[in-house]
Amino acid sequence: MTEDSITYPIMLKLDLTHTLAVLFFTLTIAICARRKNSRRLPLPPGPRKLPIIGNLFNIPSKGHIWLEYGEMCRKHNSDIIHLSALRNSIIILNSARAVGDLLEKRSLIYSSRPPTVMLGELMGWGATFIFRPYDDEWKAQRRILTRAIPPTDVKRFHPKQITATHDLLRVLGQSNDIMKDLHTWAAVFIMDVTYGIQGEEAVPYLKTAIEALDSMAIAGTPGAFLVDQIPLLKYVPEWFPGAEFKRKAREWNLLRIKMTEDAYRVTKERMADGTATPSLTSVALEQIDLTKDPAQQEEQIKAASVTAYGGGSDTIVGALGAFILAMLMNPHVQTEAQQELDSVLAPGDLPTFSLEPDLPYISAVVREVLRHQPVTPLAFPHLVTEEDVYRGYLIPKGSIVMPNVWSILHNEEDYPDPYRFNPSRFLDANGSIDPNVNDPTNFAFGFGRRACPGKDIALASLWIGVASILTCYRIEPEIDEHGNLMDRKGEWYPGPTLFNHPLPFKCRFIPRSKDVETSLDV
Ligand code: HEM
Repeated sequence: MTEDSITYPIMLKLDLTHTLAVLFFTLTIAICARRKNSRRLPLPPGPRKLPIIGNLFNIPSKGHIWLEYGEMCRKHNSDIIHLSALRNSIIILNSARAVGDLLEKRSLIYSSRPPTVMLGELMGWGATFIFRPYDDEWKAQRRILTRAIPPTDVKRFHPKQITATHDLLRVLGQSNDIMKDLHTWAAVFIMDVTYGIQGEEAVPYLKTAIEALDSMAIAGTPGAFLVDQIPLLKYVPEWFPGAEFKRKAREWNLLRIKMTEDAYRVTKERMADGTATPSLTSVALEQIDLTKDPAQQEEQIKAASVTAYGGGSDTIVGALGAFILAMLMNPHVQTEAQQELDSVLAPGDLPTFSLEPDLPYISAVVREVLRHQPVTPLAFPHLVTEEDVYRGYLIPKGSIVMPNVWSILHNEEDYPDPYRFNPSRFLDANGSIDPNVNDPTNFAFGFGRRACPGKDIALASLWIGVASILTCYRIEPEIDEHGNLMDRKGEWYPGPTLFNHPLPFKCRFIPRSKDVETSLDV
């Protein structure tokens, strides 16, 4: 045996140890350097931060907050800005590019939701998947919904949508409260899909749902309640001066419980006595896996159902309300749409989904409604679960990320003269939908893994609603007590809110022909 042959293995061992040590050392340095580096990277621009409270006083908490965020971005000449408020880091994305790069392409880490004390904890909505973090429970609940309402099979719901829309047409002619009638239309349809509760039977559930969803929209608006910035405030007793939010939270939680339990209980009872019609709830209950915890699965079904109901009623109402107001304000658009309908439909006929390819102007009206007054101008806040770097800026882990859909849909480059209601912007020279114009439905329904699972069903409801109302009625100003036509005007819910919808307004629905009245049997 030579010396070499004895020492070689030891050398090898030493070498290996040495190599590993160097590797470990290098890696540690690299990680530290990256951390140090990323710490040295600048945050995106934004208003100047004060010590401790950061931008607490810059965060808009009143009015149409999407306009203020848009203005901040313009002021800082950036489509991505950063604000901080006590423990929160907030990123506003003000362009389609920034939203696409982060919420779509990096959706693995941009798909959670910020925890909210007021809405999630004190009001109890945190268990429903719309507000849940990106976790297994979110996946389980979302799966329940997408199994019952598969985006690939929306045609299944067309007959229900037609029935609900014809019911709406029958009441619009005598309407005293348009927004209430629209709520009934949306609720009747969504109650049927979600719980199998049909027609007039759905109406008693409506009042609770409207109040619960209004409270959700108010409490869900970032910045609306200080307890979201200072969570310790949640321990303040209700009687304490200034603790009004605690009383509100208690009342709003009761509304949530009522909305969640009442319709669910009815569906279960009907399943037990064999009278249930198929619905999201009944189908999911039938599919319960008895080898796993059935009580937990029931809670998931309840949460998924109330989320579908909640997500799908106010939003469609807001959009159809915006459409009616737009028609009141833009009579020439109504005329153009009605000319198209009259050229395709025989007298007395009502639109069907099969006519969609022949009615591009109607489809353009739907797009313009969703663009001109988007229902969810800030979509819903996302939360980034890992530290990230974008265009040289540090995006801190745990930042709340808000896409400014309003700004995206009102940018002059994609939509010249953006404040004008102009469906023709979506048509090419032949009057067909122009594929080169950015489709607002790619933005109006949110982004990445959290994108709205009800998008297709919502678009179908809106399309048939718009086509049917314009076939039957001319929308004209109301007449005042002196017999004069009132101004063509409407106002929008002033906020603070995440939802953009018109305040109740007056108008008349004037039947366009006797034939249609006969078809509807009114
Ligand atoms: C005009 C109608 C609608 C609009 C504008 C709308 C818009 C949105 C938006 C912006 C989001 C948030 C997406 C994100 O976080 O990026 C969302 C989420 C959601 N929407 Fe809709 N939506 C509509 C109709 C519906 C309908 C009809 C349903 C139910 C059938 C529904 C159910 C949901 C649910 C369950 C979520 C939560 C998704 C999640 O967090 O994973 N929505 N919607």
